[in-house]
Amino acid sequence: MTLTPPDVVRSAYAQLVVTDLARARWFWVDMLGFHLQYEDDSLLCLRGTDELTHHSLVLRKGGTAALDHLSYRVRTSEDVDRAEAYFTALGRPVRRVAKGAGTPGVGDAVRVIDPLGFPVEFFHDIERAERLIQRYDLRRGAEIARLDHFNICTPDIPAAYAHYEALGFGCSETIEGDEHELYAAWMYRKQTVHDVAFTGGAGPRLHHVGVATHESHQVLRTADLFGSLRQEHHIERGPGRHGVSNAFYLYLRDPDGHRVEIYTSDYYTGDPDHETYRWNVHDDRRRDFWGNAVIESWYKEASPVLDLDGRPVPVTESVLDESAVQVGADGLGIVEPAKQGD
Ligand SMILES: O=S(=O)(O)c1ccc(O)c(O)c1
Ligand SMILES: [Ca+2]
Ligand SMILES: [Fe+2]
Repeated sequence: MTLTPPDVVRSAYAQLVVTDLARARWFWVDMLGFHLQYEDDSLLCLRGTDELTHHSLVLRKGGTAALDHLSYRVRTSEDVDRAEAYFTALGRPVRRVAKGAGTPGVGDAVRVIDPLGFPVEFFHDIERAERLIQRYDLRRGAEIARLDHFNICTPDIPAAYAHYEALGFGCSETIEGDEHELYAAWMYRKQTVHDVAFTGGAGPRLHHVGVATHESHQVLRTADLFGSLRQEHHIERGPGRHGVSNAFYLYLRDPDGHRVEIYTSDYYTGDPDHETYRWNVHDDRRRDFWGNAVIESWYKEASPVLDLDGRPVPVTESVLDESAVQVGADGLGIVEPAKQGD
């Protein structure tokens, strides 16, 4: 019996657990410029200047910083049922979350632990929000426009690729070894470079949430804002130009260590015959087009994830380690990576 996957429209929101809601509010609202759509003493629902639905980021107060769940919007409410049937047939943990019982603003949803171990929600109905696209008077800080993508750490990149390919995601770019072993992949449903990408490493862990600005000067201004306020320790990597995606980027760590990428100017991928662009792991322009090194914490550190009952999901160590490949720009380690299956 062929399983019909849900029709995923886009990566829609990430729900993060933060230990200090006030500090998180400062980082994500005051500094990054997310708009507050909903707030109570344990939860903030945030959205970017362009976003017309209730939120694209949810911060929930809790004891340990973690990813509560990733969430994809599906095309119809029938696709929520399809998601439930699809992951049930895969033998995965599945839980229906009725409107009002889950995240504020979100309608009937299903939450699963996917084959990679990640807590993932699929929903269709979500409250619409006031159009702020041209309220320039309300813009602040980095002036974040919208959520762009999730990047997840997983030990088996080919398995991640196969799972998302089965969900109908296209592949825009990869990083591959000389024998075409897969180190990283960028996959999409919306017509840009990615909704989700995979970084090799112990997982399941959340590597980062990618949020988009309209202009590269807003990426630069973000770095200047943190520098001006003596908060430069939140800057982890960049500003720079990516090889993969061609986007201009800056990586920050929030007060709990959650990584966020400020990202702009990637490209269109919507034609049916769009071809995957493949980078070699020895090309030191792949992650920074100007050949700047990738700081080791970027490869090694990430946020733990929770199961459907809020317990941390144990991680499995990685099969391949890109940072162990001797690449001029990275300069991390000189040991050749263990070949897959060693
Ligand atoms: O560093 S990479 O050029 O591989 C890269 C490309 C796009 C992204 O969104 C990212 O986080 C990292
Ligand atoms: Ca720094
Ligand atoms: Fe990214």
